[in-house]
Amino acid sequence: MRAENAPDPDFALVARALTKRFGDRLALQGLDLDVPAGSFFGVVGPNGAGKTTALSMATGLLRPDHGRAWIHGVDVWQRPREAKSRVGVLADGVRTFDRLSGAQLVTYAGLLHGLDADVVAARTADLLRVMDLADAGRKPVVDYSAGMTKKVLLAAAMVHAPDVLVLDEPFEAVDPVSAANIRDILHSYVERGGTVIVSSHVMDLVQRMCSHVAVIAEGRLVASGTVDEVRGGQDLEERFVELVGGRHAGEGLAWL
Ligand SMILES: Nc1ncnc2c1ncn2[C@@H]1O[C@H](COP(=O)(O)OP(=O)(O)OP(=O)(O)O)[C@@H](O)[C@H]1O
Repeated sequence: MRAENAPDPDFALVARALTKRFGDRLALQGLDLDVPAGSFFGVVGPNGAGKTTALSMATGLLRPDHGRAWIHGVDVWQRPREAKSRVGVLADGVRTFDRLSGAQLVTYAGLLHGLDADVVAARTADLLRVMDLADAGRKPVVDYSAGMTKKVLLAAAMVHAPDVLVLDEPFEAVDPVSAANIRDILHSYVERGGTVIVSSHVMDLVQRMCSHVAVIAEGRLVASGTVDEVRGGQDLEERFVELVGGRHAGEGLAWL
């Protein structure tokens, strides 16, 4: 199905021909992506493959050189306010307002989305509680650990109850108990009809957690489908190495 003109709103995210160049480096080359609504969708690829670039362009954070993206049929670059009201984004490595406390940061995100102050207050308390940040919520985010920062940014991404969550490396630096709690939150969000798109390097996690997966290598989509379709009876990790190559068997560090 091509969706240049009329993307199916039943797809949580549709991207067509997304392309981005940084100087002489082509970071993304004509990426097409179809994320079904209600899926738990993993995006995987080697370092520098273009995952962050793709997700940033698909969510309105980075302007593509070429190509388009739609969130539930809403064009991200032509109707950005509407598209952004339907998506919550946890970006990788962007600066945040870290002089605010955790509670202030989540509150600020909610108010920016135009929610009533009492709704924001109730949701902020709920989110900080489920993220195990109820006490830390009073501290400035600059004093948080990397994992606590991830969790508070995830809370900020969820406060407006979006239809789609796009999370770049949400489990990086997060302790195993918090990661399990976050997975539970995301699974129940999907069960209630939400869509989660998550980039990760941990194949085992993607295989267990996701219903669908896309593999990106060198700025191109090399496989996409249900996890079972993509792994084709192998471990996702084995299949991933087969798809993207790059193993250096036999080229050891002889001097070591
Ligand atoms: N702002 C930028 N300026 C210049 N080059 C960039 C910029 N952002 C990304 N790149 C380059 O684009 C390519 C894709 O980067 P991107 O961050 O999208 O990869 P990634 O798949 O998310 O990688 P990782 O798994 O390491 O996070 C890389 O070669 C990177 O060096």
